Amino acid sequence: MKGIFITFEGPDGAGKTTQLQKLAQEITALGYDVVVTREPGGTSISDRIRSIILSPENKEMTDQAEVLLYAASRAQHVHELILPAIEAGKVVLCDRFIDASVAYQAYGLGVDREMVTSINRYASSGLQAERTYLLDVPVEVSQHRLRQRAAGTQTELQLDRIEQKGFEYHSRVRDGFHQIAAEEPQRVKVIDANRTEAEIAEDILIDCKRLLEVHLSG
Ligand SMILES: Nc1ncnc2c1ncn2[C@@H]1O[C@H](COP(=O)(O)OP(=O)(O)O)[C@@H](O)[C@H]1O
Ligand SMILES: Cc1cn([C@H]2C[C@H](O)[C@@H](COP(=O)(O)OP(=O)(O)O)O2)c(=O)[nH]c1=O
Repeated sequence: MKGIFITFEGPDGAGKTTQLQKLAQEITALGYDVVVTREPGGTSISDRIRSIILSPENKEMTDQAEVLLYAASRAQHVHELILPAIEAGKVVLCDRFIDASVAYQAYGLGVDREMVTSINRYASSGLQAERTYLLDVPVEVSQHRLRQRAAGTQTELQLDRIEQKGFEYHSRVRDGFHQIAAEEPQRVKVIDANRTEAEIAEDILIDCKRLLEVHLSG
């Protein structure tokens, strides 16, 4: 039996990492073989590209370079880690994937959406998630959570290059995610993430258990 690929999307600070970890624990306890990974990152090469993309020092990065670096990081991640894990029957939970490039680079930056999609189709050899949990929160809430996460560390310095962009940019990103969800309602489940961690986790677990049962029986 082949594995399955599930992604988490949403604005920075929506609670993706928190929910992904919770789901991983729950379904591991149910006996599934789970791999947790993230983008940009997941492999040594991809992590090195991540640090170039997110470094607050790289303010001169062009939009073209940004699109291609995310795609390059993804190409390595898909072929080195994700596809072999799916082939080995694992449940792969990934923090962000191509939807993030569409939302952030196409809707956020204004890069042509078809261009972003076709570059990423090549990078991923057409891989798509079977289920995507879109954690949806108003921009004010996600930005507040980000500030809270940074507090007590090195304050603002802890925000990466993308997180430091303004309110308007993050509003366009949120609109982009809504557009993707409207186009693909079967794959993308919009989760109201402006609730307690436990409430959000319960919704995701119910859906994911059903998905895994159908997948195993099919
Ligand atoms: N449902 C929630 N309600 C309030 N705070 C939350 C919730 N989920 C996560 N957080 C907090 O918000 C911050 C961002 O969460 P995180 O999971 O890192 O988000 P993301 O991975 O989407 O950037 C963290 O400090 C986390 O503890
Ligand atoms: C995968 C991906 C991420 N990003 C951005 C979203 C985030 O601001 C940043 C890093 O992602 P991530 O580490 O998931 O940030 P967070 O956990 O704070 O949500 O990269 C893109 O702009 N395009 C992409 O294709």
